Amino acid sequence: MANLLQLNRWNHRMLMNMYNPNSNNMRQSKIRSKIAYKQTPISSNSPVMVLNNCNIDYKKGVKYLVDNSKNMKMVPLEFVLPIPEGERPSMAIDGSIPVIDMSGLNGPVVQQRLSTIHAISSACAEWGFFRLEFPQVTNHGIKESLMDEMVQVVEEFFNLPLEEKMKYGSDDVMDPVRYGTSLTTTRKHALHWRDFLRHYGGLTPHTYHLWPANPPAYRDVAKEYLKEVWQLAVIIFGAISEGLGLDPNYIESSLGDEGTQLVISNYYPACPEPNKTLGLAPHSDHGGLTIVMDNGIHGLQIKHNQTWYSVPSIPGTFVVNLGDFLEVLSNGKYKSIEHRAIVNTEAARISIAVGHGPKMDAIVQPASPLIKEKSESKYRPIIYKDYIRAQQSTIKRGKSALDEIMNNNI
Ligand SMILES: O=C(O)CCC(=O)C(=O)O
Ligand SMILES: [Fe+2]
Repeated sequence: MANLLQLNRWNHRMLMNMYNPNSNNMRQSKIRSKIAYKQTPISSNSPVMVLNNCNIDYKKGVKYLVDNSKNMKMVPLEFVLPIPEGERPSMAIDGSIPVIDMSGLNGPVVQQRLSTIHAISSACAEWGFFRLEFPQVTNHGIKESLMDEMVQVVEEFFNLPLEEKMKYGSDDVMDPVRYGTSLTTTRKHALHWRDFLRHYGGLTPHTYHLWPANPPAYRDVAKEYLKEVWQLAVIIFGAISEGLGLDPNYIESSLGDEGTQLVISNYYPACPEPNKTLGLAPHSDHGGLTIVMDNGIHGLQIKHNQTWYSVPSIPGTFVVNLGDFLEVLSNGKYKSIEHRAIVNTEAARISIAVGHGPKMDAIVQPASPLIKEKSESKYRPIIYKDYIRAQQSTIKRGKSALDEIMNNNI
């Protein structure tokens, strides 16, 4: 019963915030400190790859490359990735992916709520991924018009002149605001067909003043969108906590006073040879939950039982990825999902992925109520920011960073 009340309180909070434009998420209201961050510029001695047929510095991004190479018929060699024959993007299947009807969590019927929690728990254990369905569109509290506006300002950002975007260019994964291309680890690797903008949301010490100043509506729209997405994440964290047999606010509290919210907007231009490259290599996300939407062009693929599945793009809806933090917290009961982004010949795809994880100096380890003895823990404890650095700098992909902190791999 206590659990029920708690969840209803969250729902209430979400609804209050939804209808009151002046209200602030409780967490956000705690955040007052304005920390001045120093932006790390892209190092001038970082490798500059000049693409054979276009003579373009790849650091300028794939969009710039495509916009300045009319009638490109082939993918430049630097972007050709060693994709195993059986894993070519076009070979992914359209299978049935778990769908969660969120109205079950909001409703007054206890049985319906419990069966929704059970459905979320099964999806987390078997897939680490689910689509959210909202029979009455407003159920998730995020208006479709706000989702559209967010896609719009992100698109306008990527359409800005290069000099404007490069003001946010950075190679340091810890910089609070970063524009970049490919994977932009400092290691040399084949390039990916993707430009990105990523920055913290409103929960970490406030970085709002560092977000892109252009397009002019960007900051306001992103702030509103990220606030709403955080509230949705809290509801899902609550259901997941309950599904694990934990207190409903266990995961939310384990994020620390100021959990980390990170928004990654990806721009994947149309590509002449989509079977030869990828927008994003196979990876799992480092945080707890990533809530993703796109501009109606599909391109997300997930790996389940060694098979790649195409995720349909349905306007006005979200998909949810479980990240490594939750796999570790659940001591392996739930799985983070390996996923990748493919590209297509027809249209540019924009995806907006919002990750929710613990504060940077949190220790990532299994939830103590889930293990009776230390030896039952399947993962070595690690500081969240060290894990992010390790994951982002590895040239191995898939879930290799997570494998490295599994106890049996020491
Ligand atoms: O483009 C997508 O749908 C996925 C993006 C993604 O996986 C990420 O940004 O981590
Ligand atoms: Fe991802």
